[in-house]
Amino acid sequence: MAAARVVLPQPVTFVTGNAKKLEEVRAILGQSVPFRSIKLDLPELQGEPEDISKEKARLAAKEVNGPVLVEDTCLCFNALEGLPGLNNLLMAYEDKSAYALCVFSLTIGPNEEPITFLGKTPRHEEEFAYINSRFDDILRSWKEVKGKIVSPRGPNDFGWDPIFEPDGYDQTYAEMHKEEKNKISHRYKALALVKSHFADAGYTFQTSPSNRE
Ligand SMILES: O=P(O)(O)OP(=O)(O)OP(=O)(O)OC[C@H]1O[C@@H](n2cnc3c(O)ncnc32)[C@H](O)[C@@H]1O
Ligand SMILES: [Mg+2]
Repeated sequence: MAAARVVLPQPVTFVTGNAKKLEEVRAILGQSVPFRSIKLDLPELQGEPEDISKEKARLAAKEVNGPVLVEDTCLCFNALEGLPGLNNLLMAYEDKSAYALCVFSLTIGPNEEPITFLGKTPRHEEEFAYINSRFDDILRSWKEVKGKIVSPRGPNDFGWDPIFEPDGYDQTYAEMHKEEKNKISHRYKALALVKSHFADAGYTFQTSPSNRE
């Protein structure tokens, strides 16, 4: 459903301290969502991924005093019932399956409620009901990226890319060409939701957007 047109006072600020993540978000969003980026020292939050993401967006929007986008990513291990974990710990388990998931939250201003984009499909009816009962503004229609944990292969310049081999591929994320990772990744899937939200909402900007930091 298309929302009413909203004029944003400034381009969206993507808040991250991770240069590799920023590179991918730039490549995936292209010109579809005008944004700039900054690093902010925000407190480490605890809780459910959706709660953490929303709270991060609220805190960031207060600091920036404008629209912000934040992202959190996690590599979750099925052997640990979806908990993010250390690769070494996983070695004790036979089940090396894992999934990468990405949560974005967008808030259009410091006094606005964040909208969360969850690159994850609830696993059970109960989980679905739980998420629905707590959040009425979560956009979720994509699945997380399933895969398995392997011994490291490929360049070691971005987090757990060398140890994550997505299902259906014989390369780890690190071994893939960047463009290929960006076409299938958890980040790509979650950003597809962000992009379609932007297209539907038809946001316009008061000041001319700049893509620089
Ligand atoms: O400032 P923020 O945006 O929070 O950046 P961060 O580095 O803290 O990033 P996250 O909390 O989202 O990610 C947790 C860890 O997962 C790593 N990570 C995130 N996305 C990844 C990806 O696509 N491939 C490999 N590792 C990734 C990242 O380097 C961190 O070590
Ligand atoms: Mg972080």
